[in-house]
Amino acid sequence: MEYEAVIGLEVHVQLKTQSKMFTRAPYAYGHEPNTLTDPVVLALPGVLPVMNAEAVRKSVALGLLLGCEIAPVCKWDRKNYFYPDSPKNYQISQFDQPLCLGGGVEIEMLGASRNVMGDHRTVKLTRIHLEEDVGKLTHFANDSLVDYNRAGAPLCEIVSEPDMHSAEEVFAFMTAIRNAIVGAGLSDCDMEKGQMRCDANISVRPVGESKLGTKVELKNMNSISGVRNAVAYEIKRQTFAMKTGSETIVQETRRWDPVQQVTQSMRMKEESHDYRYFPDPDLMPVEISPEYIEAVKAELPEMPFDRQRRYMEQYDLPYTITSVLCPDRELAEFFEEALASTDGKGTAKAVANLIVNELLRDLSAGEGEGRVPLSESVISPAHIGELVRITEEGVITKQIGREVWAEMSKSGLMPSTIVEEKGLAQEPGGDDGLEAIIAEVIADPKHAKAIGQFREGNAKALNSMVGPVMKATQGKANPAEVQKLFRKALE
Ligand SMILES: Nc1ncnc2c1ncn2[C@@H]1O[C@H](COP(=O)(O)OP(=O)(O)OP(=O)(O)O)[C@@H](O)[C@H]1O
Ligand SMILES: [Mg+2]
Ligand SMILES: [Mg+2]
Repeated sequence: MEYEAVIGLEVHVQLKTQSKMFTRAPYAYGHEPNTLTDPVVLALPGVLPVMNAEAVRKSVALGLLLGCEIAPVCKWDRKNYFYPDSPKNYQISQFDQPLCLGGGVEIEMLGASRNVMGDHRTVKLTRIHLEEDVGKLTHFANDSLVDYNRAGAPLCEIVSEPDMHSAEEVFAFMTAIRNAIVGAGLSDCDMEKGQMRCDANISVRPVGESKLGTKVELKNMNSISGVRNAVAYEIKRQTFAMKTGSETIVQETRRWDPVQQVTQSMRMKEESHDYRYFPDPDLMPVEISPEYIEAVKAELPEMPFDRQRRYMEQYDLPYTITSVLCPDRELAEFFEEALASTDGKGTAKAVANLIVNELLRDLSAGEGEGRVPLSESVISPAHIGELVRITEEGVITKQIGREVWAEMSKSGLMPSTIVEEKGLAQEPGGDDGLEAIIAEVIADPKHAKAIGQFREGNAKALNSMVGPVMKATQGKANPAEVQKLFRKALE
């Protein structure tokens, strides 16, 4: 019998706000443990929560980005449980009236090769609700440490329908929402910092069966590829168990062990009624007006795949280049700024090529810690725009362009300044000096064979003679001009 996997994800995303969800305590990463707390976070007696309006606005933005319906009224519920990560023994969340309903995430699967766009489809969402994050526990052999710095941080939970069927789809889904959320400035989605976390629910069933199988929930993946690997492993484990009857799949929570690359049982899954949800009596329901929704909508950025389709159409850029530029809004805007600064004299292709091939290579030259973020790049959009402009205007050749690039990455000087200071501007065509150099190259017996071939009608034979001219002029000659002068001299 053939089996298929069914996967639904719960993705938690911390929203980038100044303060926490229900109090003024700051929300930030990387501080001394337990320094970002206050009586509300610590649930001291007598405190009351006050809702963070910016967190609601960012959640509405997230819902609109992902095509959700925004509920006109949503409310806050207490999710009760006893665990040291929450000092008040409940988490404020949303149970039966979440902020956002439905929606979907456009994903792209791998194409047949690197330069071919893959298939696109939309993965359905169930809901997005807003809640508060809990503290972080670090376990040791005999004891555990607790840090409440992230407790109370605004946290969106994006719940998908059981609408994915492979580890690759899960990878594409995570990538797509991260790109959209980072691009909209709603979160930095750094999984290593816990800003984006994912629980993957997986079941397997015979192909053709419409009823869902018993689901296993996976936790503890701290990168998008970690999620993909964990899901791939779990699909294999469950499929093998179903096919061979080696074990019975039970509803449970399993932990991904990134070192051994296996999932391990953590605990049996509690049913939702164990949480004894009830409306939080300290918080009012939230009403969201159509005007508010329109105002948030007006500020939404273009979605990455929409931008990519536009770049391919408007700028005629190849898929490979757009698939580097478009997922990263900062990079895409860098490109648009550079293109604008060519004053209409540069092509999008030339600008995009410099960014994708030269700039990104330079920035990532120092692996890991040595990587330079785009925001700290010495080379600005204006540098690239000007370099493209003076190259296309014929002030310098492409070869000199490379020299200018190396120089401006070091000094940060503008290309035209470098060209002027170093006297790199191209010799005007038909220059006597150039003709003399060409005559010399022709006279060199080394080139007798190439000249013979050229005279027999092989135009390409000239190519081997262009190099020495470029060398003699230190790259300042225009190769097309050199070819022309050779032809004139030989014909
Ligand atoms: N049989 C199944 N196989 C695969 N995925 C499933 C199955 N049943 C439900 N899911 C998925 O599991 C997820 C359930 O998430 P939800 O937040 O609704 O409940 P929960 O996991 O019980 O709650 P909690 O937030 O406490 O973890 C959804 O993404 C849903 O699509
Ligand atoms: Mg959930
Ligand atoms: Mg869950």
